Amino acid sequence: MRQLFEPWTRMSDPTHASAHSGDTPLLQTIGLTKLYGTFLANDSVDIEVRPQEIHALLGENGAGKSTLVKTIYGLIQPSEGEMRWQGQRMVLSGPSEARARGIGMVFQHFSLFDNLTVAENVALGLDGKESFKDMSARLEQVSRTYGLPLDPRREVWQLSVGERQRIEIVRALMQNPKFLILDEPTAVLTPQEADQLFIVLERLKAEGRAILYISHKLEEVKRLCDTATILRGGKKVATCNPKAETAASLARMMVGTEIKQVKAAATRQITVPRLVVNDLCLEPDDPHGVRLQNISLELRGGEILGIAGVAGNGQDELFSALSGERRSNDPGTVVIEGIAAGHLTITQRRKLGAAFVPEERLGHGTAPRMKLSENALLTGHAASGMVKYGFIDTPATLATVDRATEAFDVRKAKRDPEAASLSGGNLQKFVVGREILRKPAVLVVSQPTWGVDAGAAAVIRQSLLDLATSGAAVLVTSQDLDELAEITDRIAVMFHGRLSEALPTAEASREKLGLLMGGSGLDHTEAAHAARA
Ligand SMILES: Nc1ncnc2c1ncn2[C@@H]1O[C@H](COP(=O)(O)OP(=O)(O)OP(=O)(O)O)[C@@H](O)[C@H]1O
Repeated sequence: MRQLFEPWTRMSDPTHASAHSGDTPLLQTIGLTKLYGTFLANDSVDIEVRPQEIHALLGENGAGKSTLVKTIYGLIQPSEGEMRWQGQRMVLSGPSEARARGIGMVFQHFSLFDNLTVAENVALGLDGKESFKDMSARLEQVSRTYGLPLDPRREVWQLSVGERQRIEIVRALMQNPKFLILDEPTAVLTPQEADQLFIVLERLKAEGRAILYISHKLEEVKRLCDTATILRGGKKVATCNPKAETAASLARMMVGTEIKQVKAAATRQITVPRLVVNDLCLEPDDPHGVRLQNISLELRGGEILGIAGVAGNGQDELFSALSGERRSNDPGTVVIEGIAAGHLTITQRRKLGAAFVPEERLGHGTAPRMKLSENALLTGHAASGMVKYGFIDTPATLATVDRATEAFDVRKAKRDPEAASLSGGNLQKFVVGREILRKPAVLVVSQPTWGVDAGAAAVIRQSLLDLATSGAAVLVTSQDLDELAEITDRIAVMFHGRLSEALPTAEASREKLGLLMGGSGLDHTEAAHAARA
């Protein structure tokens, strides 16, 4: 029988070490340059990655990190310069050639088909040389071996972001890569999920593989990575040992200046209830979804309420119920600005003064192939005067793009590009900026700084604080407990479709929140039920 999975342990086997012995990097780029039109996304970048190394690639949004790794993965062709693999010149005509050499990649934006199962998605990314049955067995085996549990039979659209990422990682591991690129893998993971991932990465390193790791979380880079290469404006500005740096010194190298501290206003006036949820119960619209059970909350003007929780505990369902993507038969379950809105559409809720920023910026937050101005129109037409007498006011849509660009420092190659051409963090700044500039009375935002660099995250967090100071009610769902601690007044935890009492943030320690995230706030019957589920 074919071996299910062959770890790349041979690296430590002296009989196989010759190709990598001495000081030859596994992968090297020399003067790698990428031009988009006249825009220099990578400017003569030299980087060396060795076996058994976790190498961080750092830089602010738009610095050129994704461009560099896409070139290494064969997705784009360099304009100049060369790549070497195990000391030999490497030219890649596409990702399949990269994979054949042992280069794997886990993308920041998932490339999964929602209506296919986990196993079907994995099968699509492999070379198809084994039967579906063998592949499914190997999938279960690899996910078990690395502690990344997956049910191969579940359809992807039912899965949380954390679970989707697990598929991408397992799919990459099933190709037994020597060199694995991870683009912001912990951006939407809980601390526990991130810890689990670090164990996996340490193990891959011990097996002799090299990892190129893009992250904006500098503390985790210090903890995990052996080397860091820092890009700024497409150029390499430094290679260093991140363990010998501080998060602040790494950030300074990335940005070139000090990062501003986020500051809450000394006094914030807490006013009327602007968003009230009354005993909201909602059956899932798929058999594996999470049932929302008796959710109640009251959020007043001037307040920021955080919702913490492990992905897949009903946060998406709650977002859908609040935004109107899922409507309730009982109008009183969601009250916006004093008006029963549970039965209203998303557009009608926007007209009441609500704004929504979903977790997935590409596809949900924006239509990838539409220009930014068209995307501004999609959410802004309800309440921002972009449509006059039935006609689109194009200058008004462009003005919205310009205002978001300026206020949120959105970096892009031209005035009104397609959403998909923006780097991840810049697109997030645009999506959040677009909604905040509408001056909503209520903002419901999911994972506001997913994939956003330290400088831009500070801008976004500050803008949420300022929005609350100006009187709005802000509901933030985030898996980043540090983020919630920094900006919220109260924090509640979602677990199995229920929402805990909100704790004042000052009293919500990581330990307390961690326990609630694991379900310990439930009564005995519920906890037993949860444990069985
Ligand atoms: N297809 C494209 N056409 C034009 N410009 C592009 C294209 N892809 C990327 N760019 C530009 O190249 C620059 C570098 O983008 P890249 O995605 O590599 O940045 P990044 O460092 O990965 O950013 P982030 O941290 O936000 O993901 C950005 O300014 C981006 O707008």
